[in-house]
Amino acid sequence: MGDRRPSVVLTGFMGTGKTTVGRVLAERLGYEFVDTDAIIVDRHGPITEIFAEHGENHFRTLEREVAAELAERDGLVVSTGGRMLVDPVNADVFERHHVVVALTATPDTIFLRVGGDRAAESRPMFAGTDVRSRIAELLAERSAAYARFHQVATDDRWPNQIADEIVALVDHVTADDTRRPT
Ligand SMILES: Nc1ncnc2c1ncn2[C@@H]1O[C@H](COP(=O)(O)OP(=O)(O)O)[C@@H](O)[C@H]1O
Ligand SMILES: O=C(O)C1=C[C@@H](OP(=O)(O)O)[C@@H](O)[C@H](O)C1
Ligand SMILES: [Mg+2]
Repeated sequence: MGDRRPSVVLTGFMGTGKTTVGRVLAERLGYEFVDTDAIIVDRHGPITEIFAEHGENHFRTLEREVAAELAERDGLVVSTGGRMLVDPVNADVFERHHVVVALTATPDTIFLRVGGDRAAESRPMFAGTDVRSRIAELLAERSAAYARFHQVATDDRWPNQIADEIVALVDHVTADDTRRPT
């Protein structure tokens, strides 16, 4: 990858810690931190309102716009929303020039980290559902999509330990790339 500083893009299910770990990782690497949900909220208002007023598909369109825009830039740590890279268009756009890492966690950890049963009121993907069943259902739908990326487990580990593992992984992956003939 020469003198480029490919961005590091974090994906994974809600509650795997993308936003939390992304901040620590950006600090470690000296990269700018961006969170795709925060960008969408800045531009278009709260995610719950986007879902309520315009529907999920509209939110997914906004995600595609942000993915295309951020993929043009290097030297970022990009924490994505949990479904952004399940969309193969977004996955391709980032994988072309950047390193994508999927954070993983067990359903029990995810349940606790999304706020337990209260997620049915606070998060649009859980609105009015049984949160544990919905986590199982969405994981079943999405796991194959996350599996295409490098995986880092987050259960029972602090964000700084997870960030350290990602730094080592990124070093390894980018070193491999510079050895590859162009
Ligand atoms: N490694 C971790 N250990 C303990 N709690 C964590 C960890 N990573 C994230 N959390 C907590 O879980 C919740 C969801 O984290 P967040 O970073 O918003 O996840 P995501 O962006 O993947 O949805 C937050 O309350 C956060 O403090
Ligand atoms: O997985 C999803 O469908 C979503 C995950 C959220 O981001 P986090 O994964 O950062 O919580 C946010 O983009 C939106 O509520 C939808
Ligand atoms: Mg997040």
